[in-house]
Amino acid sequence: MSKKIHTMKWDSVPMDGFPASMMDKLHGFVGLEECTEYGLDKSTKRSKKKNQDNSAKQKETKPKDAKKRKNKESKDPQESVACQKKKVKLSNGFIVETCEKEAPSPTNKIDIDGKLKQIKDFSKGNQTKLIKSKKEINKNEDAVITVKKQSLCKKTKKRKLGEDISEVVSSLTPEDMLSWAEFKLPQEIVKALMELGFKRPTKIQELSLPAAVHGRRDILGAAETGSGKTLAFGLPILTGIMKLKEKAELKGLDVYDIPYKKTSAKKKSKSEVEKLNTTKNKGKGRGKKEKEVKESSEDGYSSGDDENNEASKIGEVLGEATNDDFIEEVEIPVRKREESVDEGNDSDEDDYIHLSDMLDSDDLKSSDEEDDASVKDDNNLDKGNENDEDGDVSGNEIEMDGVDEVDANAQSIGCVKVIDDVELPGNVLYKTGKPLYALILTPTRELAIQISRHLIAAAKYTGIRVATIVGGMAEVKQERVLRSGPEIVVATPGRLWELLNQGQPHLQQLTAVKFLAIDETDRMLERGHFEELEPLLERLNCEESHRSARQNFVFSATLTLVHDLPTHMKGKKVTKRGKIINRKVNKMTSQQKIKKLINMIGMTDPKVVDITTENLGTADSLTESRITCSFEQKDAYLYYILKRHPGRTIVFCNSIGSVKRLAQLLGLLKCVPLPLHASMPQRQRLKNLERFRDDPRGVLVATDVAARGLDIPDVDHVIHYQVPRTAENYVHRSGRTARACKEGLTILMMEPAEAYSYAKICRTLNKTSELATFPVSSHSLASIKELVNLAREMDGLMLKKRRATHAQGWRDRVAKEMDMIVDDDDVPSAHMDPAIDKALKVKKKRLDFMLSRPLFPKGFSFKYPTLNDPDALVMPEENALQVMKKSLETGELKRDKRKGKNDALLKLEKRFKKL
Ligand SMILES: Nc1ncnc2c1ncn2[C@@H]1O[C@H](COP(=O)(O)OP(=O)(O)OP(=O)(O)O)[C@@H](O)[C@H]1O
Repeated sequence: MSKKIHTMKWDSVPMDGFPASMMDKLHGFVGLEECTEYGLDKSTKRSKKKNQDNSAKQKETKPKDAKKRKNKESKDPQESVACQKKKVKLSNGFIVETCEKEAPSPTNKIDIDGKLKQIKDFSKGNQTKLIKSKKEINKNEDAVITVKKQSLCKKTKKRKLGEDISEVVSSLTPEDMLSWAEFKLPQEIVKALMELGFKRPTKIQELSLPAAVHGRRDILGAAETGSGKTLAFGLPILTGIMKLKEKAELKGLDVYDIPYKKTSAKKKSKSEVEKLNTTKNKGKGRGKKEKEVKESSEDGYSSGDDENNEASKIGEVLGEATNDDFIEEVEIPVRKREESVDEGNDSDEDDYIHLSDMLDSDDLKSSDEEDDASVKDDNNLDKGNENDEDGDVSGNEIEMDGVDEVDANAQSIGCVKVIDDVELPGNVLYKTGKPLYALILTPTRELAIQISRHLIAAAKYTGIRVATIVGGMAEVKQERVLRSGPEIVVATPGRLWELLNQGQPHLQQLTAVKFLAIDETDRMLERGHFEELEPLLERLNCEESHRSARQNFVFSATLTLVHDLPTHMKGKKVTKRGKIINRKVNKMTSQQKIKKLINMIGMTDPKVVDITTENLGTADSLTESRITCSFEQKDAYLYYILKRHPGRTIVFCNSIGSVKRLAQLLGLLKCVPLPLHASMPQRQRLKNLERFRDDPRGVLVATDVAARGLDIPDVDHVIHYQVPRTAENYVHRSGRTARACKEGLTILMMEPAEAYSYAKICRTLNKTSELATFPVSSHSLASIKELVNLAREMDGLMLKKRRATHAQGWRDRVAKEMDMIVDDDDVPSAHMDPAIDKALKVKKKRLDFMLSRPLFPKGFSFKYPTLNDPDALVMPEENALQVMKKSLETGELKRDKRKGKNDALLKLEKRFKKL
């Protein structure tokens, strides 16, 4: 800056919502000022000569410029007033106010960095006071956030899955971000959070971050669906990587040798304390000290500054290095990085492909062929439980793509040579000079892509790169991304295992990752679902020093959910010899389940953050209901809900076969369904998800492949077309709506044969009463049934035709191969039956006619069968959630009325008895 700072113009920044009473309490903090005049900087960048040449010109234009600037300055306040006018819903459900202004002004940009730094510096010195003030501010704050859209958002750019998170840029100011100050996150991350409009951490983030960031402890987190668990592990990982990088840079150390996790030292000191205690067994003071350490370890803060004081006290006693910064204090063999390695890697930087590039259509196109090869046999489709990782890649495609991609130099990273198809011993660490810091494992491809995008948005200013390694997409591109050495890999187990075993160099550093996160852990570790996970964990844990230095994160909404024992394991058992024995198998407790997970993953001293309420994983803002009907009527009820209560709806089925049938049927009924299941090509899967996200009345018909983790904004309804097989599935399916404090409705459709599964789910989820019945107009159902039956008949005929065509094709192929001539009269063929085509034509005509008529004539009044409410007036379309809420309210009123009547009767009876 050419101009001296004190000669510049500084204006004070109003601290809205900052209580004046707090000002004097915050030691040394007077207020914030912003520099409002720094426009002359531009000229300093130009060369002196140019300046001289242009000086005359500048003199001429100066008054004009100054006038312009003045105008701009005078305009700004007006603009900022206009900014707060339009209300908009954020992708995460928050209601915000938009600003018409398109791009953030340079003033804003400069201010943001400066103010964030001020807040960071300020927070360092006044940590405890700031926390206090933050809490006060939070109390007074309005929930409405002012947001402005970036010019980018206004362009009609085609968004990809998970991009919603970064599409709206908020106009939160650094002062709004005080809630984050106590976590001491790097300012680059806070800046990204500010842009995302995340004013304060969610509850799970608030409880996990201290222990994870400051305590550097393993975290085992259970919180309701849609509560922000991704960033609860994402933020500590990003912060940890930044700290490690900084430290390695500062000390010229090899990152592999820098321990990050604190528990190893703490554990050591703890065990030492225990040893001392047991040998002396008298020192009461020591016992107290141990208690202090234990208590402090509960809270991450104490693991930060306060705890370190405690820890250092014990360290002094034990003569051990435990201090403020663990990284600095622990003595490790210093190994300087080899220059050649760095040089060799620099060129890879250009090669780096961002995730968004990875999902280009050509990438997905090539993956289609892979998927086609991996499509399961129709006979297997009804199995329902889908492991997404099967049959990902066709060998041909890799070879073909490889011709373009592979060249001798590109195949190597620095001094490390790529070795293909070699099973490498798990405990050998191949250092590439570009360390792999973190691995995040997810059960589905879509979830991996979504998590990557969340992390990329949060890591926007950190320079940390994220790669997604999933099946169903071109392997070659993923290898190229890995060659550039991304710090974080988000993967599904199948493709990761494949690339690891092919000797992919970057992945050979897997054993030494500093951070491991397993999202939807309970699902991932279910026996028989992800066979690659067990060897992967073995590989990750094979070296004790690496295992204990790794920080682990395990998260799920149903982490602590436990099931009843199956009936065959309960009660008494009669042996072959006729002896009756009492079984001693007990139901697993939540604690036991957690312990099992800890052992399987190799965690040490994790902090368990379980904030699942009595709803056991489902959000408080979720309204649950059910419809009981016969198997035959389910389609009619579903169609009724979709037509009468339109909105973004996910219909979950238990099998791929059901999804296909339903998609076909709803297609005939002009509902434009979007199917999603594991045997679809990956490209189609992502496309359908994106189309669903973009259509406020979209209908996604999916298997449980879409049940976990998917964060699609504004899903209004979740319909369980079939009762889910487990309580976990019920929780996760239902969790696709009512996310991030938004409201949502779930309807469970149950036929009599499913009553047992329903009862089991209610029992596992500790439901004290049955789900309330969703009100349906029986009158309107009659015409709908006729319509749906017609569509079903058509569907049956079409299936017959398809099968016949398929059989015909097969017969012709075999005949051709065998050089045979087959007489058509010999084999009866359905597709040749003209009656089918004729019947189809007639039915289609009738269906089209019926569909052209209004289903629910306006103004028609009816009585809800369950409510018996004569005032219920039907509108052609109604909000299902409101209808259900009304039903619940009136239902309760009636119950209260009945109860009131009974009470009055009882009182009367008592009085009569007294008389
Ligand atoms: N601090 C925050 N403030 C506001 N919104 C947030 C915050 N953190 C996360 N979100 C938003 O909340 C939504 C849900 O987050 P996320 O997908 O992490 O939930 P989850 O708990 O992992 O859900 P599930 O259990 O279904 O996987 C996302 O849209 C995310 O952008």
